Amino acid sequence: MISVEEAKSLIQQTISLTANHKKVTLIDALGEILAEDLYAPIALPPFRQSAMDGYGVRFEDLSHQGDFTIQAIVPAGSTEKVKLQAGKAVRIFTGAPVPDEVDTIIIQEMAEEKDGKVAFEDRPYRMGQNIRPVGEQIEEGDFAVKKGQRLTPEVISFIASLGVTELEVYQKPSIGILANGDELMPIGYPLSYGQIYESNTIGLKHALHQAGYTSTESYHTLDIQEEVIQRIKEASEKHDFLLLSGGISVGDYDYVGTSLDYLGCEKIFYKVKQKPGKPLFFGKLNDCYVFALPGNPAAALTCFHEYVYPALNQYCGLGFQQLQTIKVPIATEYHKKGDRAQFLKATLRDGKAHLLQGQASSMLRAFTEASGYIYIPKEQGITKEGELVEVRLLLR
Ligand SMILES: Nc1nc2c(c(=O)[nH]1)N[C@H]1C(S)=C(S)[C@@H](COP(=O)(O)OP(=O)(O)OC[C@H]3O[C@@H](n4cnc5c(N)ncnc54)[C@H](O)[C@@H]3O)O[C@H]1N2
Ligand code: MOO
Repeated sequence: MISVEEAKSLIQQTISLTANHKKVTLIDALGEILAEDLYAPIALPPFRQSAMDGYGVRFEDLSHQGDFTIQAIVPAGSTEKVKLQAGKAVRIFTGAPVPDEVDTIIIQEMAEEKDGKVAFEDRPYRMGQNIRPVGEQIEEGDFAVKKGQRLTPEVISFIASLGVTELEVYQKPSIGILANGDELMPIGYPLSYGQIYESNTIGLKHALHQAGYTSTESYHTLDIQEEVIQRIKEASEKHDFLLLSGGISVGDYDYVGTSLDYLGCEKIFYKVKQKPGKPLFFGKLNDCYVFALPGNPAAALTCFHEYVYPALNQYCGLGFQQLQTIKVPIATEYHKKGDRAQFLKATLRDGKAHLLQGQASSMLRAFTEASGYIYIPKEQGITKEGELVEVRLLLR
């Protein structure tokens, strides 16, 4: 059995960056990942721009001048080139192009305008004040956004301000989710004795969607070897990633491991020293990356967050990016049993991580209150109250 760290390192070594790119317009770019370095086609701002509503003058005129005649009005959007005469002022507004001769803008709160003239309060003014120089934010041709950047609303807005209309992004993977088990009943049907509702495919699908991976398809197989083999084969041919749930342990009806073997799936690892999620499998079946997640629902989701999420991120150019991890004090002492690392659902309150009731891998209820999960390394037996622990924050 390998450690959590070894498992992650093996995933990192195995997953290659996708070679598939596509073009998207900015309207469709949310959550995509940039597949090229972007350079600024224009400077920002593209012209000298007023930062305030006020009056533009020559700085040198301020020392010897009383009133300034207002020569012109320059609103934002004005395309006319004004040439300011010596000793005069322009009325100017935020975002407007600043005439070349204007080197100082005085805000209107410090000015008094009357009969086409303006006088300024007697104060020290600074040459260049309230003027945004050309290229203050970025010069034309400069590096703007790096390859591998996730396109958030803010980043897209910045790119739009550069006038770029289309972007080259990585094609997100297609992901199959296959639940195994005779006991699993789809929601919407009554349960017979011995049956439970199938909840892993819906949880995994939404976890994928929330992370920005929306090309998913879910399947179910019964515990019949031939059927498991057939479904895995079909799904692995159709998808870039395959998430299997259940049937990966050692029971007589756990057919996932033997089916993967039969199909010639390259095993990268099987079994990790962790709780929950011990029987986690990772491998490669032809061009498809395969994660076999334990069927226990909390184990399946925890393994998703800890391993599958960063693996998908790496495939799409983000690097092996895990859930955001913070270090906070644990609210109560915790004694870990055994030699497996542990993931413990916890809620954050008053700057501390509080363990939740119901940590068994079969139980999901604690997730209704969880901000994330604490990671206790395998060597750490006792965690004292107030000791700093790593908490991975669930996406919200
Ligand atoms: N003799 C041993 N037994 C078990 C071991 C072991 O080492 N030796 N490991 C245990 C651990 S740890 C885990 S985790 C589970 C994992 O087993 P499987 O991955 O084979 O999963 P199943 O047996 O199919 O299911 C486990 C549990 O989860 C329920 N389940 C399964 N799929 C779903 C689903 N899609 N939606 C909701 N619930 C699901 C299933 O009914 C079982 O209760 O093995 C232990 N056993
Ligand atoms: O590895 Mo299992 O998830 O502890 O029940």
